[in-house]
Amino acid sequence: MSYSRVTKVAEAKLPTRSGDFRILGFEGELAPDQEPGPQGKRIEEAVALVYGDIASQPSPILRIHSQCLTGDVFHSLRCDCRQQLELALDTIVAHGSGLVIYEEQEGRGIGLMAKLRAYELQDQGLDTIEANVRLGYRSDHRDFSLPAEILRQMGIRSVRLITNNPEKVAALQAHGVQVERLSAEVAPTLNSESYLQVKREKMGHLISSL
Ligand SMILES: Nc1nc2c(ncn2[C@@H]2O[C@H](COP(=O)(O)OP(=O)(O)OP(=O)(O)O)[C@@H](O)[C@H]2O)c(=O)[nH]1
Ligand SMILES: [Zn+2]
Repeated sequence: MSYSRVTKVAEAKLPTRSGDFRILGFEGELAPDQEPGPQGKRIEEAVALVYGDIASQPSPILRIHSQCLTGDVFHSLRCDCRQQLELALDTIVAHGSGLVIYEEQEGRGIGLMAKLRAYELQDQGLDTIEANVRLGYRSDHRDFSLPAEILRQMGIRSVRLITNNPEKVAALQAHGVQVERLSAEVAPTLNSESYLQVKREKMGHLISSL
């Protein structure tokens, strides 16, 4: 994905349970020659939650987190998103600095309603990838070029990335960012175990504790 402009539109304090962050709002407008993703948006939004003095860090801790309404807001046990977000915030605060880029790629980019339809199919026995394919989507529609551009604008060229997903690492590296991976493994719940198994077996996620 390429953007004709990526703009920081706001910056404010954001005290959280984990600690006192700053929240930066970004808008990325797709370049005219770019087809929008399944959600059809031409302007994509992302926020960066920044803790401490990241500018003095040669390689700040980073989590790129894709929106998951069901997990992040309602603490759904179908997935590990909420636990990973808490892990990231707590790791950053314990370390003294770092950032989370939270992008609106709900359902790995297919959008909330499509993700719920995929959940419906998973309730009937399909796995997370089969459900996407049955609905006419790829397993993952995300493109991490907006977070990469945000990092560039913030002057960050090297990161310690909290993730189990090798494609996220490769995507940032393709944008010229140096990446060291920090594990984002969290304890599986009864409901998330089979989902995590599919992520490991079919999507190559680096998960050892199943
Ligand atoms: N389409 C679809 N999206 C899902 C499903 N479960 C979770 N998601 C979305 O998946 C995204 C998170 O991606 P994950 O594959 O869990 O993890 P990741 O971000 O690739 O990798 P990590 O950095 O290790 O967390 C969020 O946008 C969720 O809304 C599902 O069953 N179907
Ligand atoms: Zn989730």
